[in-house]
Amino acid sequence: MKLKSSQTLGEFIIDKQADFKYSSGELSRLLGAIRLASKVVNQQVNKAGLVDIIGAIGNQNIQGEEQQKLDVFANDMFIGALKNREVVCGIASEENEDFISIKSKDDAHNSKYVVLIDPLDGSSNIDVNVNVGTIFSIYRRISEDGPVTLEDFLQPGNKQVAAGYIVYGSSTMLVYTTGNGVNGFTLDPALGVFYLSHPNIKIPEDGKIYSVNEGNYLKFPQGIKNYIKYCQEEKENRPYTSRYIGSLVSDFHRNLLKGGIYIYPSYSQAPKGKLRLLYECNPMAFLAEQAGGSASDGFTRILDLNPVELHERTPFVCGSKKMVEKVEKFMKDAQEQ
Ligand SMILES: O=P(O)(O)OC[C@H]1O[C@](O)(COP(=O)(O)O)[C@@H](O)[C@@H]1O
Ligand SMILES: [Mg+2]
Ligand SMILES: [Mg+2]
Repeated sequence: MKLKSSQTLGEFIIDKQADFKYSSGELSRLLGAIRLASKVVNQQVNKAGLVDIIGAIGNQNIQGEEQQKLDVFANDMFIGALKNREVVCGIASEENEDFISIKSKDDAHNSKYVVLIDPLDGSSNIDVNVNVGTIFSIYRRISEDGPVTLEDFLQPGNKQVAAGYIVYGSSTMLVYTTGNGVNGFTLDPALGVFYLSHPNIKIPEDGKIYSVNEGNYLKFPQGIKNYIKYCQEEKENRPYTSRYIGSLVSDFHRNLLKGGIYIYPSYSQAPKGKLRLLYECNPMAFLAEQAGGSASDGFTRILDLNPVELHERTPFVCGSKKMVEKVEKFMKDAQEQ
């Protein structure tokens, strides 16, 4: 069987380095560290039932969620790979309350990048063999030098240098952007090499798939309820198809390739919704926009939101441009009523 493309992720990263005039290769090495850690995590995910990596570890993370063993394993792998390669001066993770400041071997803090990461996305699906993922977001630090500060992490999403995710599914894919379009790479498990399989991904402008946890329907804002009813109407090219995997990475990935919308709204018990702005919504919003789609909190562009806390949450509406616009219209109309 002939490979679709023989360009590897490593080669692609180096080729794309030329896009950045003053590139020092640091971002390429950073992406290389993420590539390496994703392969190690992929191996554990693939044999999750065989090794002692299933189930809770017995702690709660800063979100008050039961930490899964694979959450902690993935967290250690990504932080370890980034730290050992001295390609970042700071890391913030869903699994760590505070950000980590990283010194290089000569005790300096001279790396210019900070990384925010959701090491294992879709934790509720780990034990039941459903796709899970990893999400990452990269910024250039804004403080001059010395140890990183909180402000280096609390930058609006429109300042991201790069973002991406890995989906550990029937095949394992790494999808990322550096602000010049979105490209997808599939892992050849036999060789342990990512190959370019989805060049220059464009999300369809409109779609017929909606992803939302309808179990919370009664608690949703009126605008979202009205939109869900709109999706279910027998009219024009509706009803749409409801698909909800329960792993943001997987629901987003399907919609990216086929067209569709993912919604995690606010609801009565969670006025800011569930998803975290810095390491879930900002990176997905950057990818969506780079692929021709869009993302908002129902009113404001996600990438223009100004974060004030490391683990803050936001309502999230993301996917095909026309579908996001429709939701925003329903939200606005409901607010004016
Ligand atoms: O079970 P719910 O409330 O629908 O939430 C599912 C959502 O929560 C998440 O699992 C949150 O991410 P984590 O697993 O990284 O905490 C998303 O991946 C997913 O879309
Ligand atoms: Mg997550
Ligand atoms: Mg997670």
